[in-house]
Amino acid sequence: MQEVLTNNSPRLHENFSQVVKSYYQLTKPRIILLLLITTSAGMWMAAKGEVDPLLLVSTITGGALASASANTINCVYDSDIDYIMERTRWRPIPSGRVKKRDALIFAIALATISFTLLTVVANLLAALLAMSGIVFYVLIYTHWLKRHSVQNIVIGGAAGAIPPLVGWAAVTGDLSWGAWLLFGIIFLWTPPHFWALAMMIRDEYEGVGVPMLPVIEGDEETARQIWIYTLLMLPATLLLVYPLNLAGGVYAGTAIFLGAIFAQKAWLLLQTPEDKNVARSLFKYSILYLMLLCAGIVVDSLPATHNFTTAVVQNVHTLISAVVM
Ligand code: HEM
Ligand SMILES: CC(C)=CCC/C(C)=C/CC/C(C)=C/COP(=O)(O)OP(=O)(O)O
Repeated sequence: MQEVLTNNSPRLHENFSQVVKSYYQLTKPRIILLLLITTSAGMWMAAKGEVDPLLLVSTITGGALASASANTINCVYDSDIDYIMERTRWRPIPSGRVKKRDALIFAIALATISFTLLTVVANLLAALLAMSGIVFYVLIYTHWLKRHSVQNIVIGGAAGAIPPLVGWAAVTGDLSWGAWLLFGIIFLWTPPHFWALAMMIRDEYEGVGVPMLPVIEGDEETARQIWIYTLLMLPATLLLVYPLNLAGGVYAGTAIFLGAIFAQKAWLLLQTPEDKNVARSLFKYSILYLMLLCAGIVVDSLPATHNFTTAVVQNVHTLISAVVM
């Protein structure tokens, strides 16, 4: 008996960690990380750099649980096409590691905990926004648009732009222009982010009949539309500085520098739309871009940054006055 237990326990442990790993994979954790970074940017900007740590941790946790729920339901709904596509065949449902029914129960549990946590620690608006993110992503994008419209990710992309609204609402209890501008920036960022990837794996989408833009309109038109969205997104990032006056010089410098690289990559893709390496480079950069832009928002919003830039401006002003006198 002793021997049986000793032999079985490592396997039991191994099985348990495999199950945990499978459920973790269902939530698409790497995407959640960036969604949380945008949530945090919304919180720091709304709180002008002074966020209550308990509220920050709870909102991030609630947001992560809501996004995990949305991604899990997407995995359940799309398991038929995920089974066919090379990129997604290994996912827990198509590979037979998790049953659809169990995944759905898991998703409902995640959404329930998220709603409760956000309502109790933040407020009802933040909780309702997080739930609307799940509903929008599942019903509007996954169910309605993904397989039926070439504009699927343009309209569906609104779901991915909701997290900063959750963050903002958690801090202030309402949504002001700043919150909607962050929403707009991510809304405009999504087409270049996703279409660059879709250009790389166009054949896979074509194989499963998903009407992504490169499948329907080809690489040249996709590169043209990526360029248009890039040209709309870059000035939008600066509206936070003027006229909204919600961000200062540190953010402005970051947005201009990062935006110039974004524009350069999108321009190169416009010149060479067939080159998958250029598309890959833009896709990867789009992720780094949004991370660093959000980092710029956070750093810019800190009171220490504000004091530092004010001191620099005052010293430069004094120096110029002394030279001119
Ligand atoms: C409708 C909107 C969007 C679509 C259709 C889309 C689609 C995709 C796809 C298909 C991938 C590849 C995932 C994989 O290989 O398994 C991806 C990667 C990624 N997406 Fe998006 N995305 C969207 C919006 C967003 C948003 C709003 C964010 C975060 C703010 C985001 C963050 C990421 C990240 C971080 C990755 C890289 C994940 C990794 O390293 O594997 N995406 N996206
Ligand atoms: C506030 C809140 C909870 C918002 C939800 C935001 C959310 C989960 C956005 C996800 C965006 C995304 C990665 C779409 C890809 O879906 P896909 O089906 O095209 O990707 P796939 O082909 O990799 O499955």
